[in-house]
Amino acid sequence: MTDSSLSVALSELTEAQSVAVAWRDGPMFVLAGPGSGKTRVLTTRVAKLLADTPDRSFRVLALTFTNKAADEMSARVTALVPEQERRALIGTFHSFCMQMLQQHGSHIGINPDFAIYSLDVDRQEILRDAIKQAGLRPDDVRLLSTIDKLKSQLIQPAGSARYFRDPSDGSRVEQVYAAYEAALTQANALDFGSLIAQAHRLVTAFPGIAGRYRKTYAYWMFDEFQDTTDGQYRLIRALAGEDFRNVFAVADDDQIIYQWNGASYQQIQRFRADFSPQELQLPTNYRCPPAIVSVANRLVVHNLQRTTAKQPLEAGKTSLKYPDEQHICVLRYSTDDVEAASIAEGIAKIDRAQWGEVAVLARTRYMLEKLQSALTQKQVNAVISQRRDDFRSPQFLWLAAVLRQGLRPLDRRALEILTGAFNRWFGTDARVDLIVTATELTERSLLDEWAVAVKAGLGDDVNGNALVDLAATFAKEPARFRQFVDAVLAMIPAQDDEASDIAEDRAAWSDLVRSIGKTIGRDAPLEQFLQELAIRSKEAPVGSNTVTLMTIHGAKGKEFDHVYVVGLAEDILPSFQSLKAGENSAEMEEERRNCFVAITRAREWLCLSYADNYRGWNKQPSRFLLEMGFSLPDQPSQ
Ligand SMILES: Nc1ncnc2c1ncn2[C@@H]1O[C@H](COP(=O)(O)OP(=O)(O)OP(=O)(O)O)[C@@H](O)[C@H]1O
Repeated sequence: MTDSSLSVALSELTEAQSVAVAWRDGPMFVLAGPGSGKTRVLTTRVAKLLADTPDRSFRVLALTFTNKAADEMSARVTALVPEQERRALIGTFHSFCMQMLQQHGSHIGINPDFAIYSLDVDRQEILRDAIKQAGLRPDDVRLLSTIDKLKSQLIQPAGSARYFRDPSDGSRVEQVYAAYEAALTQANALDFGSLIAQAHRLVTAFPGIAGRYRKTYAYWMFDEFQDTTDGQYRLIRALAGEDFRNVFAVADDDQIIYQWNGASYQQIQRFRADFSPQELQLPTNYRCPPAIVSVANRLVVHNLQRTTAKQPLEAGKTSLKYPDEQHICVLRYSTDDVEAASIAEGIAKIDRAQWGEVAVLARTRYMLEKLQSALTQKQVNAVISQRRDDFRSPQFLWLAAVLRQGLRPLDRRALEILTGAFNRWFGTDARVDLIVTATELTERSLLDEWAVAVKAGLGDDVNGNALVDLAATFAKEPARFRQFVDAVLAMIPAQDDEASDIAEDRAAWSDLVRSIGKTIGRDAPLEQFLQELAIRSKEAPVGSNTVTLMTIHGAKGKEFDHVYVVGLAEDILPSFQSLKAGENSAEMEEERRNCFVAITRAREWLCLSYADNYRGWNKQPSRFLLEMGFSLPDQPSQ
């Protein structure tokens, strides 16, 4: 596309969207409902800022919630202003902090080739060792989630005891937290929480670095601002200092659904208080048919914690596939099993070519698993789509662990993973403890010693031996890792079954390599490749004829032609915990927002369902159905 693509994109904006896109200097807060074109506004604004300043060297920073969303935004900006796209840094908070620490982390003792521990098992392992070495209680490993909470509020180990009512609890946590951080430092590793916390530490300790960022990135944009955590917000504040004003945040206070993770209406209020932004509302919804817009409005007005002057959603979609009365249905069933079977039967009747445009959303994973087996019985392809922190097949687990071992020859955790994966793949029985002991005697590297151990069990297996040789060659020249990867990929058996772990991992791998290549270039060194790999989900892209099953949290920012929301019963949506917290509790309001997010994913058709009985317990229909104004069926349909 060319410069005229931007003109076309600009001409397609509504008046309100155009005002947001044309906003130049100063703080702006765009309060926008679901389907109001937030993504369109952000990408067009990035493109316009760049196109308007072709001879300027400043860059634009745009942060969003997931790497997928960032990839999509990047692709759209590239299409609009191909020659200027390199002046945009589009990523997530975590990827932005990762880059900041690669470039400047050495000021606070972080080497740029740090490892990222994204897996809880790895983190527990490191904590277990740290606890052992410090002579603390082995069961203190369960304090990891407490440590995460402290870290998300940017509380450092020293002095963390004072945040606990019981001084002995506090001092125990402080010791464990300190031991954990020391172990991470020793391993030159960071976890997700550290990325934000250390970036914050960096810019507060070295304000000059924050100043450089303000100069380089003259305009900042934040998508999904409602889900910013306390730590992320404080990082923005520290980076902005007292004078930086070009902050443009897009948010919907009716879509705060990550409260458990630190998101809060408070962050929106803090932004208003700290930056005094100009405010703009985008209430027109271009995604959903009017009937859905109207029930969404009826539902969300029951929440009190939202912007007082928030305008209700307006229906802006003009071309509709079905007559108005057929855009929503409400179904009642006798049990969860019958609900799953009947919804699956309904989906099986939809033309197979459209299955990729069908989503089933649920509050928890339990109903999704039921749906998946019901759909499988009807021969409908369906996947539970959710973030995956690691590969599943031994082949790809081995490949990733060998890369990690090549970069960090002393990394014992990498040795454990590659040994276990290879044993599963080839039926060998190499033992990590024996390999480690052998290295002490022979002074060979862990990987070389693993090769000796595993070859003894491989016999004349040609593929197995060839892979071991490839790994040994790679370990001598880790910089040539791309050749190693290509050679291994060629030896991983192809699979006919698309749902097999190997086929899914292969699809995920090629998607990851493409996305990482776009972010850091195709010649980036191994350490950067592994850092990018660590922060990304290893989930395979959903196939085109496949129904997507996801939790409501996972569906944020997505849209589908046909949306089924199942399990609309008290105790489920709203959850048991929110019922316990009470009618007007923050928890209940969050559940209502969950329901609001779920129903506003539908482009054409919405089916809401509930059963009288889940897991053997009788349940009442969800209060949200009544709040939306539905009259409920007298009898279950089956
Ligand atoms: N001006 C417009 N005219 C017609 N359609 C539009 C317009 N703006 C956005 N849309 C369409 O509305 C839908 C929603 O847009 P988008 O994905 O940007 O929404 P969003 O505001 O990010 O939603 P959510 O908050 O639910 O993630 C898309 O299909 C988009 O193409």
